[in-house]
Amino acid sequence: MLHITMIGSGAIGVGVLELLENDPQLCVDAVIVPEASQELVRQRLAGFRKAPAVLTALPAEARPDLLVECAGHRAIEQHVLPALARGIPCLVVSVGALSEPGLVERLEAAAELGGTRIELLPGAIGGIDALSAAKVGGLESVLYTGRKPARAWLGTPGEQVCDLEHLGEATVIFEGSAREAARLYPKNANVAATLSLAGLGLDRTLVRLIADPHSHENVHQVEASGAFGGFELTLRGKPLAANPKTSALTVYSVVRALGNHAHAISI
Ligand SMILES: NC(=O)C1=CN([C@@H]2O[C@H](COP(=O)(O)OP(=O)(O)OC[C@H]3O[C@@H](n4cnc5c(N)ncnc54)[C@H](O)[C@@H]3O)[C@@H](O)[C@H]2O)C=CC1
Ligand SMILES: O=C([O-])CC(=O)C(=O)O
Repeated sequence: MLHITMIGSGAIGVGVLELLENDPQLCVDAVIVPEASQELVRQRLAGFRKAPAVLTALPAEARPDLLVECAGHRAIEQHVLPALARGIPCLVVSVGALSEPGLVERLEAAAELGGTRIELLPGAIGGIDALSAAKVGGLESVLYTGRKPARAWLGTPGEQVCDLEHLGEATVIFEGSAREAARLYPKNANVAATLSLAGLGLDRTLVRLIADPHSHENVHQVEASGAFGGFELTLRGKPLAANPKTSALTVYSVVRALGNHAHAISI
């Protein structure tokens, strides 16, 4: 039985807890959320058969087998870095946070200090295995296109490009490097950052973001070419009802990764 502590308990976290409730090999003993969310999270988890403890930080004596982050960029700084330094292996979904200059190096240093590892989860995107294998032989180009319902871009600089509430047709709201995409669209930067880290890096991975009033899905497209040949991927992700900016596949990606740590065969 693997004992897990989870950081965050929002759309992804609760989805993961629901799917793990009946897994005899995995147990989420505790969730860590900010003080201000404690009451809401306790209410959310009240219906669970084995409700995890709700904490604000990892206790000094705690030694979970795994720490899984499903919380947000600040949680990496607050919880993941110190846990790595204490030797606790961490799984991370807020991969967009790693676009911040120096954070990858700090995570590597903390993991080295603790003699442990950090695993970046594919989340809402697929094909990361192929892309990172292709990198070994040499990649020439990677283009990522992210298409979401127009309203999913509210509260982003996309608001200055077009009238998102009254959009008639699909509109490109951003074209540039993954680094620039992460700076301007930090809450939508996870897929672009994951593709960059697996492939050509933040400066050479090209990103195009589209607001589409006719779309009800988060559509992720990747075109890559290199010494291996080429691949094109279209992933039409269904949004989670609890947070339409997040694709349901992200929840399944966390459950898969945790299962791979617990089960005899990993795939
Ligand atoms: N890699 C990928 O493909 C994807 C990654 N994500 C990322 O996953 C994260 C979670 O997404 P959702 O569950 O949809 O968000 P959400 O907003 O529904 O839930 C976030 C949860 O984290 C907690 N939280 C916030 N700041 C925290 C902190 N500093 N320490 C501990 N807990 C904290 C909140 O109280 C809440 O329980 C976000 O950072 C999002 O960007 C989301 C979708 C895809
Ligand atoms: O589709 C999703 O779940 C989220 C997404 O685009 C991102 O964070 O890059």
